[in-house]
Amino acid sequence: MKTLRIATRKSPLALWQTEHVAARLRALDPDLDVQLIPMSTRGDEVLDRSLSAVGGKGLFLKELELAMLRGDADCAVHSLKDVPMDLDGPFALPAILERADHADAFVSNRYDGIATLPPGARVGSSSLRRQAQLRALRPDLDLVDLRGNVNTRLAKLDAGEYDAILLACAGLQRLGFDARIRARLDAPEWLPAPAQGAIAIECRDDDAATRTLFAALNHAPTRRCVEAERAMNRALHGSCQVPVAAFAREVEGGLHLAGLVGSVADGRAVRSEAVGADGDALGRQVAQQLLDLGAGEFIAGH
Ligand SMILES: NCc1[nH]cc(CCC(=O)O)c1CC(=O)O
Repeated sequence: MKTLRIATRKSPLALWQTEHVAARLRALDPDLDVQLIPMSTRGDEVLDRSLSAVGGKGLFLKELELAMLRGDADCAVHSLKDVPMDLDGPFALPAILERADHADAFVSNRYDGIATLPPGARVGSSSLRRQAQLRALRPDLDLVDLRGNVNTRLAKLDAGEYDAILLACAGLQRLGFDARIRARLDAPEWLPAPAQGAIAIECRDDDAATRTLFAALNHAPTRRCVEAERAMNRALHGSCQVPVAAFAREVEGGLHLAGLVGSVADGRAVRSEAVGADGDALGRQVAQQLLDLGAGEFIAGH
């Protein structure tokens, strides 16, 4: 019997996503022995500082990548939005699963949306992208950093620390918290993180057997869309430090991509969009349009 060892973070959402991938693999090949290797990453351990202050995205991957290099794991499962635009090392993404709900969620025990929050309401979010878009809509709100996994954040809301919090719909739905979504924050008014809602498999570049195994789980339309979003982010030198949002969908003639770069400091934001056949070129085009509209000022400020 062939064994496949999947490295995963230990948060409930990460474990759900990895179990989901394991179940899909077992359905493809009932003889495959799929094992989970739960690991802790620096992104999970450092909870007292904001992610952008600790050093950004690669934090959730490093320990899992080291396990693959040591030969202790064959692959890792990630939320693609937490994966850096350029992988740091000899790794590949052999599969990107069909995207779940891409939208953000407004979660509150008292209010039904951003518009009905009282002046000065306290809103928790760890993401500069969410903070910037909130700032643009409601300059009066008190935006507070909120770290921790999805369950922890909901518990902090319920303890009364916030009037509302913003999370990804996909994470809430996967963990069975659909009922907590008071409003979906969606395009074109509100844009998600590049690749939000998509799960990616990572493995060693030279591991042909694992790459072949996962080819069947790849969802080509999702990959095309998230490649456009990530190409835009890459062209903007995107990182946790700058609020960048992007959403692509398939349309007649290829893909439609909408992008946003914001400023948390003063609520300014620039938006742009385009349609194109090639995701990579489209991403670079929308990035250039954003820069032409002045996005560089927000990016250079960091
Ligand atoms: N940064 C944490 C993270 N990474 C992926 C998701 C949600 C699931 C997804 O985007 O597929 C979340 C939680 C959140 O933003 O609320």
